Amino acid sequence: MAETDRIFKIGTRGSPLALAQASEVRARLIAAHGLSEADFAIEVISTAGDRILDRPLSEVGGKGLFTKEIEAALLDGRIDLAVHSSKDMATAIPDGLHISAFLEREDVRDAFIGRDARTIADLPEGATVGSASLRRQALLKRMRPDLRTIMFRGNVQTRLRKLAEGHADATLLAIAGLNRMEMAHHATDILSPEEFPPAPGQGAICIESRDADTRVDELVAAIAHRETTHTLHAERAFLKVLDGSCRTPIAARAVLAHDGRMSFHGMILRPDGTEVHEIHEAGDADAATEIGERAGRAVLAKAGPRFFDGWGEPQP
Ligand SMILES: NCc1[nH]cc(CCC(=O)O)c1CC(=O)O
Repeated sequence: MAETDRIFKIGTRGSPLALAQASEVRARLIAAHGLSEADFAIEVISTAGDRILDRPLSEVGGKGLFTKEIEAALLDGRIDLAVHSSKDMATAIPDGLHISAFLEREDVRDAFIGRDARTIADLPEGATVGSASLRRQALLKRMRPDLRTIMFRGNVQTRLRKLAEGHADATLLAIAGLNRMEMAHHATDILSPEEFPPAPGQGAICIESRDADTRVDELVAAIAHRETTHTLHAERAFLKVLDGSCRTPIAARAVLAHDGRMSFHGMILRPDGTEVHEIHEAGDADAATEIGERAGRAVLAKAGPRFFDGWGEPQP
C-alpha cells in the first residue's frame, strides 16, 4: 500500500472557524489513537455558502449550502471524512454517506456583541442588529419589536469587522464558534437559552463519512460523545418534522440530565417575531428521536396550517 493511502484526508471549509474545527478533530484523533499529524491531510473545499455573500442563506437555498461540495468530495473519494458544524447540516444526508460521530458539544448559547450597548436591553430605540439568521432576527424582534435587523453574511471575522465599521450597533454569534477561535472576549453578553434558544445542532461538531468506509467509523468512534449524540438526534428529528421551509425560524435545545432523562424545548417563530409557538417535551434519552418528532408534530399542531402562509416558498 502506498504511503499516502494510509493518510486520512479530512475535508473542511476554509473559514477560520471551519479550520479550527478540523484541527480540533485531528488533535482529538491523534490523542485517541496515538497517531501523528503526518497521518492526516486537511483538504480545504469551497462551498456555495462561502462564495455567495450578498444574499440571505434562506433565499439561496438554505442548509445544504455549506455541505454540498464537501459531500461530493466524500462520494468521489477525494476526502475520507468531513468535519461540519452540525447546525449547517440538512436533515437529509445524501445516499452513500452518514454522520459517523457527533463530538462533545460546546456551549450552545448565543452571544450578544454590542458596539456601545453591552446587552439587548441596552440598545437604544430603533437600533440596528446585523445577522443572517432568521431565528436570531425573529427572537430579537420578539423581545424588542423596535429593533431593525440587517443582513450580515460572511464568516465570523467578516461580521465582527462590519460591526466595528459601524454597519450595525450589535450582532449575535454562537459562543461555541467564538470559543473555538479564542475570541470569546468579543461577547458583551450571553443570552439565556430559554429566552433565546439556539439553532438545532448549534455548538456540536459532526463528522460525515462514506457508508462503505468502516475504517473511518472505527477511527471516529473513539471521539464520539454519547450525550451529545442523543441531544442531536432529538433536535434533528424536530427539524425534520418541520422541514419544508428553510424560511421558518426554528430553535431547539435538548438537555440530558445525569439520570438519562431528556428535556426538550422547541420553538417556531414568524420572521418578524409577532407569533411564537413553543413546546416542551421530556422522556428517556433512548427515545431521543421520538421526543423530537413528538415535539415537532405538537408545535405544528399549535401553529396551525395558516402559520406557514406567506413565507413558505423562497421569493423569486
Ligand atoms: N453558518 C455559521 C455557523 N455555523 C456554525 C457556527 C457556530 C459554531 C457552532 O454552532 O457549532 C456558525 C457561526 C455562528 O452562528 O456564530
